[in-house]
Amino acid sequence: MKFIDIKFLLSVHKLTQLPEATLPEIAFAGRSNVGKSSLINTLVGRKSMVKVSGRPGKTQGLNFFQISEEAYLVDLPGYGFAKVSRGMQDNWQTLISSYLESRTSLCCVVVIMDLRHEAKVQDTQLISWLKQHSINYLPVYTKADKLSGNLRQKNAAILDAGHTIHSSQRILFSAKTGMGKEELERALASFAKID
Ligand SMILES: Nc1nc2c(ncn2[C@@H]2O[C@H](COP(=O)(O)OP(=O)(O)OP(=O)(O)O)[C@@H](O)[C@H]2O)c(=O)[nH]1
Ligand SMILES: [Mg+2]
Repeated sequence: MKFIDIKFLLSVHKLTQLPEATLPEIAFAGRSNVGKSSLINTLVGRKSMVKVSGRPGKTQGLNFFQISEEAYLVDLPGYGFAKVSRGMQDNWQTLISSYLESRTSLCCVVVIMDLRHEAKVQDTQLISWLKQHSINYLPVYTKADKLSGNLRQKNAAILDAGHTIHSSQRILFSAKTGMGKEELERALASFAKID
């Protein structure tokens, strides 16, 4: 799948606003500030298709992007952002989980984690929730450029163990260098069953 001819479609704040489920859909989830929007920008080869920020909590709502007539990409708001009120966090959680549970065209959730951090409880919870709901997921360890080769492998192995992920199931990625981009494109095309 070539991530060209991409356009922003809409930002969804309640389920009634969802576009018709006519195209295969790939959602991008992860903790706040982990690099979800940057990863999408790298995939689509545009520096600022999706807004990126130094401040966590930049992405609000479910942001839909359409790739030609082939697929939808959905940039999800990050979880675990302490500065957002509890009530707002609960709203997000409810919206995201009901979206993930009910979306018939959803073919994969890319679960993005920071390669430098140890396994985080919220990521473990999301992965086991996705497993329970039989939703396909693809773990991606990002910000790989921030570590040297040796540390990269060491940290990846720690995350694998923490989340019970086999090394062949996940992708090491960097939005800065483009590392892992082609591998990710191939994996997503296979989930979406398109070339
Ligand atoms: N060095 C490096 N920095 C990155 C990478 N990916 C993201 N960043 C930086 O991390 C910060 C957060 O990136 P975003 O893409 O906005 O993260 P997000 O997960 O979309 O954040 P929210 O929308 O707030 O949940 C920005 O300063 C990015 O430039 C990467 O692979 N390498
Ligand atoms: Mg974002």
